[in-house]
Amino acid sequence: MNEAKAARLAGQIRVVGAGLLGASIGLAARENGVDAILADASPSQLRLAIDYGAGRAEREDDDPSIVIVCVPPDVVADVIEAELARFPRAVVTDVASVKLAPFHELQRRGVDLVRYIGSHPMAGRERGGAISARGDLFFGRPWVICRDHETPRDALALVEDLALDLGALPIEMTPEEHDASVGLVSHVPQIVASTLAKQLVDAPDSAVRLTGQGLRDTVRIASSQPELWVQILSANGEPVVEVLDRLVADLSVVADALRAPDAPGSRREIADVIAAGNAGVARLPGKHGQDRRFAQIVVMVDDTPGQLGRLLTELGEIGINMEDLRLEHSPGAQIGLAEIGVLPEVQRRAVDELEARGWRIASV
Ligand SMILES: NC(=O)c1ccc[n+]([C@@H]2O[C@H](COP(=O)([O-])OP(=O)(O)OC[C@H]3O[C@@H](n4cnc5c(N)ncnc54)[C@H](O)[C@@H]3O)[C@@H](O)[C@H]2O)c1
Ligand SMILES: O=C(O)C(=O)C[C@]1(C(=O)O)C=C[C@@H](O)C=C1
Repeated sequence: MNEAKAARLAGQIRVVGAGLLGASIGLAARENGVDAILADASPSQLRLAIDYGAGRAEREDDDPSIVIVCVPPDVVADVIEAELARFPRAVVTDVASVKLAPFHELQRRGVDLVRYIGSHPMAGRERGGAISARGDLFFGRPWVICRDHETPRDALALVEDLALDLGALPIEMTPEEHDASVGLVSHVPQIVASTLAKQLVDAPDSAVRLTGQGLRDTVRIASSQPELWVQILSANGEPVVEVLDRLVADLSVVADALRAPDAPGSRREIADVIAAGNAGVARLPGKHGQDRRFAQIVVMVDDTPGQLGRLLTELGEIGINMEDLRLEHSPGAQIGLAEIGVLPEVQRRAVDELEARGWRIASV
């Protein structure tokens, strides 16, 4: 284990569901010196997560201050109910991607929910299981916390401390606000990526071979697990359908315009959609969006060992701080493109100095 950092949470935390989310929480908590207890319905998943260093198996005398339920949405209400009963002094939270359906189910069962606070870290990966877990998964990501007026202050503080200890940014929302928001920013993107990637299934090899970075950027999450997503989407149908209806209308506008591109107004309809997309993407926060604070330099990098390392070293030598880095490389290609984000005021000097050292600049 790494040397413990100063953490807000201390003592024991219990994580139920030791897959991607659960094992990632366990890894991050252990790096902070916290005693992470893992449980899973699958003994081999549990063993795997323990082998990866995400925590230890439960013991009779466990007394966690917080239980984090990281199981699939279909069973999240069952597990929350069981954990509230088993650990009467613990605060119970969950990380399910939908918040309203489990909450309503627990209310319907008459479960006392004073010690339950739903939450959802906006971080994940397209692959599940402890094998894909990472301790830095939550770093810099929003972590939604859904409390209500009955939530005790100290219970809320525990969930906030969990998010902060894992490097995330706690954001309070109602379950309704949460589900509507993630319908737009997470659930519809999954459907769009999957349906677009589906078009590739029967495409000729000659077309697929031409794939550049545009398609890859758009379809990464199409590799997500169908079993998980069918649960997420069917638990958030209404907000998702609202966005899908608007999307279908926009797609129809473009398709109609393209059927008659020379008709009056067609080109404008197409341009308006692309321009509205520019405005939408400009609203994305932080480095994960398109950050307009940085200027781009695209450097051509030979596909030979050590080239990228040399580029990064030389940037350091000429005193350029790299703010962002993206690599574009097609299998079999002799050359890759390193897209580097730098502060605009150093862009010109960086280009000149890199060219002087023999680097080929593809674009600025
Ligand atoms: N995958 C993501 O990107 C992501 C991101 C944020 C939140 N979430 C949410 O996190 C939760 C877990 O997703 P994941 O990606 O970690 O899935 P996962 O499949 O990697 O892990 C889920 C684990 O839960 C275990 N499990 C299933 N039923 C159980 C039960 N009744 N009791 C105990 N353990 C049980 C499984 O054996 C598995 O190990 C889901 O509710 C999901 O909506 C996922
Ligand atoms: O980045 C990914 O791979 C994700 O799947 C992350 C993502 C998202 O849409 O942002 C997916 C579902 C979760 O509920 C939360 C996060």
